[in-house]
Amino acid sequence: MLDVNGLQKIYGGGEREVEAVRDLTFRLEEGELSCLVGPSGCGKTTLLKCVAGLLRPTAGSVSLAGHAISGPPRDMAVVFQEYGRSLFSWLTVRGNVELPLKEKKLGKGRRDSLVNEALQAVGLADSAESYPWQLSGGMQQRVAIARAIAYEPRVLLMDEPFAAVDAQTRADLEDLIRGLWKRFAMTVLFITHDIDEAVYLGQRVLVLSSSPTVVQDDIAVDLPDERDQLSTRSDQRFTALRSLVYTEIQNAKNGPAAPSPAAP
Ligand SMILES: Nc1ncnc2c1ncn2[C@@H]1O[C@H](COP(=O)(O)OP(=O)(O)OP(=O)(O)O)[C@@H](O)[C@H]1O
Repeated sequence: MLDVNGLQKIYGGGEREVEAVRDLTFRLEEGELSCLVGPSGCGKTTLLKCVAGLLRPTAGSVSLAGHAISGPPRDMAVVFQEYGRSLFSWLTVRGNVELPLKEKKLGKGRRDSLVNEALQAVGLADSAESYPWQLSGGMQQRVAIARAIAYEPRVLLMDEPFAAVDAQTRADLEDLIRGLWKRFAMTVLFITHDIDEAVYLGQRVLVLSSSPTVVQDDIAVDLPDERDQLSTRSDQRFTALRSLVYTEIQNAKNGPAAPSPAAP
């Protein structure tokens, strides 16, 4: 579904050149939920912007279902960390979720049913007529998630979406994402700096090296598909996977960038 091949991104030019991403190669199969972790500043957001068609790579390519991405693709939605800045304060919750569907030129009936289904799915059906500033941080992020899923994307990109909410809300939102992923059969690429979150959510964890970035490791999360905040996180296998990801990130920080492994 998503094919990232030899991706390189260099910002600026001359003496101010920054090579944020050196050589990234990985592939996401249709319907997969993969998490991406790496040291701070390693280029996670740069990668996401290249995948979302918001930044042009210096070299390499990104393709979605076999088509090269050269601008924001129609089949993709993105949820950013800063929900406060991604929602329009002068539009109601319903208005925010509906806006991209108007851009998509969907008729009123279809828009209403998608908005209602998405708000129901994130537990905000009763807040449709509220404004974002009348909601808690966790509720605002659920509006951003509802807006993304109402768009019916084949691929959902999430860039540290729960970094700004409290721990309890974060756990609820993690479970919400796994539920929505199963229900709407999307391919999800979830960027996080939280190792536990990556292991809890993903079927796979891609570990990035320090900048200039390559894929340091690609770890299959062989935990049962049914996950639960208490039992999954106390599972011995969860602890072992978490240690493995942690060790890889330490290696990524301390050691030289490893060559990019072949895509699975
Ligand atoms: N517009 C830009 N111009 C120049 N350099 C940039 C720009 N955006 C990012 N960089 C640099 O590219 C590198 C990667 O930044 P990026 O934000 O992609 O990392 P990140 O892994 O998402 O960081 P964090 O984990 O701290 O959110 C950093 O060295 C950063 O300073």
